[in-house]
Amino acid sequence: MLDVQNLTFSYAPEQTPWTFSFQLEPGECIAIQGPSGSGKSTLMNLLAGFLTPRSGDLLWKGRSLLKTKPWERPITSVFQENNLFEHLNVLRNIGLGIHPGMKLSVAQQQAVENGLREVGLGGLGRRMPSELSGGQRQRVALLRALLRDQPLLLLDEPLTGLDAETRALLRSMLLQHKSRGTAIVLASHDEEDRQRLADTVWNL
Ligand SMILES: Nc1ncnc2c1ncn2[C@@H]1O[C@H](COP(=O)(O)OP(=O)(O)OP(=O)(O)O)[C@@H](O)[C@H]1O
Repeated sequence: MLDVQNLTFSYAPEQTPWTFSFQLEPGECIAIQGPSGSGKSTLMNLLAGFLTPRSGDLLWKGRSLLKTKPWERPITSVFQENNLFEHLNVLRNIGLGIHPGMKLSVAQQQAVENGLREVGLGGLGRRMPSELSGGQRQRVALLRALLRDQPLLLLDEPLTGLDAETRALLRSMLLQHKSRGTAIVLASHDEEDRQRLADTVWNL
């Protein structure tokens, strides 16, 4: 489904480039492991379309995604920070992720309400991101990603800073989506996240 073919990138011409190659099938999770600065976020940004590779290709179901804008790729990303629109409340942040015009069906509105309750944020829909804790913001970002229901999820340290109970809950939500066919690229320093979620661990 996702075929990363010798995707090379460097921030400056004199820098030794990274070369990334791997494949991912529906329902599969690859965990990217490596020390700080090894290039995990760089890979995520290349897949998401926020960075342009110097060479190689990125195929989705056999078609190149390189010319596809980030928001048109079949991908949802949850990065370490800056995931939410600061000027929109929680409900609008999530709604915008599901439908660009925020025109949600009754069923979708219900799914948002249920999702907020499930991640322990029931009743906080009208809060602004600045009125949430770091862990609450991360839960909103993850819930939005899951409700978007795209076939490929890019998760860069998605569960960092959450307490053990919330971590376990979100992991089980991710596993549910994975079992329904969502493919996941996960960058995590957490051994347990990698063990529970990943089918393959790749060392950078
Ligand atoms: N915009 C940039 N311009 C130049 N160099 C950059 C830029 N962004 C990142 N780098 C460098 O590229 C390298 C890889 O960074 P990256 O953020 O991908 O690492 P990482 O493995 O995700 O690290 P961490 O685990 O700390 O999040 C680092 O040496 C970093 O300093």
